[in-house]
Amino acid sequence: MTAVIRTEALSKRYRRRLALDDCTLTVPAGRIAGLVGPNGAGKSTLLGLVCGMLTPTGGSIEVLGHRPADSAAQLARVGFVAQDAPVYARLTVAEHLRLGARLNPRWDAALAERRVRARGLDPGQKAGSLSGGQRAQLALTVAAAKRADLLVLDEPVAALDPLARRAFLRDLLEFVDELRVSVVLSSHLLGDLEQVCDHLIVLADGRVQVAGDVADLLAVHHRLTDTGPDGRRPPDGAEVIHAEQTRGDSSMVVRTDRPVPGADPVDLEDIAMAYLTRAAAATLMTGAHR
Ligand SMILES: Nc1ncnc2c1ncn2[C@@H]1O[C@H](COP(=O)(O)OP(=O)(O)OP(=O)(O)O)[C@@H](O)[C@H]1O
Repeated sequence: MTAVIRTEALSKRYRRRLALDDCTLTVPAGRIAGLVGPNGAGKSTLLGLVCGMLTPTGGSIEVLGHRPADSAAQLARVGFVAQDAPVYARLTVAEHLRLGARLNPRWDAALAERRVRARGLDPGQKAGSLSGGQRAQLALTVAAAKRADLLVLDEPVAALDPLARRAFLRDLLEFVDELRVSVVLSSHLLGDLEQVCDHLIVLADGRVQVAGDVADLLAVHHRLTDTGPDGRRPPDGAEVIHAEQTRGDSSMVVRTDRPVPGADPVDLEDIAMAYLTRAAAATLMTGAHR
């Protein structure tokens, strides 16, 4: 399997704070990978390590088969859109494209101009006066026109309203298909990720809670209902990820490779929430501080 990202026991410490801890991951090529986790989980830190803007304090990381930011060629293969889609406020849309062309050896001018037209961006408008959605579109256009092999997007839709978010994600799907680029995308919005991702990484407290292709994760997670004191028990060998009781109803999300007759299917949001809740409970119990 070709991997775009491979980490082994990766960790990152900022002085006394361990932001990423013993993180082992493989993201296969050709995926749109969703990275989810609560505030402070280590998402931006992981993405910073992928782009080579940060260096690990332990373990190893390979991106597209090389150390991140190892060479100019390696830098050209990774496109990054940081949180809040930063742009140069005083430069116009057209000037962003000219700058992109100067800085990127694989710049695709035709693609950039086509996207600007299709998204209704005015080439003469200063980026500082664009709306949040237009800024996100401009940042994505610059990243796409780099013709990178891997796009790293750190919460690209956080500032957008629901309509703009939907348009942005649809657009992302379209051009990922056209350019055959791999994507890692962080977000707090699980419903949004569900629409576009075919790979999921759940991070909490600096640790990977679960990761894998969405189809594989959906196949091995199940919801059992009526699991109260006299109700159903989890099948032998199944791992209980999270159990809950609401107004007399009880249910649990379990993980097992075996079929579970009578279980309800789960969606991506159920899986992510089950692992995030379990991680939050474990932190509360141990009072863990990194
Ligand atoms: N430059 C830094 N110096 C010290 N600590 C840092 C630094 N950057 C991040 N941290 C800490 O590392 C941890 C992980 O931060 P990170 O920004 O990676 O999380 P995140 O999952 O991206 O959070 P959010 O969803 O809030 O953006 C946090 O506890 C944060 O306070």
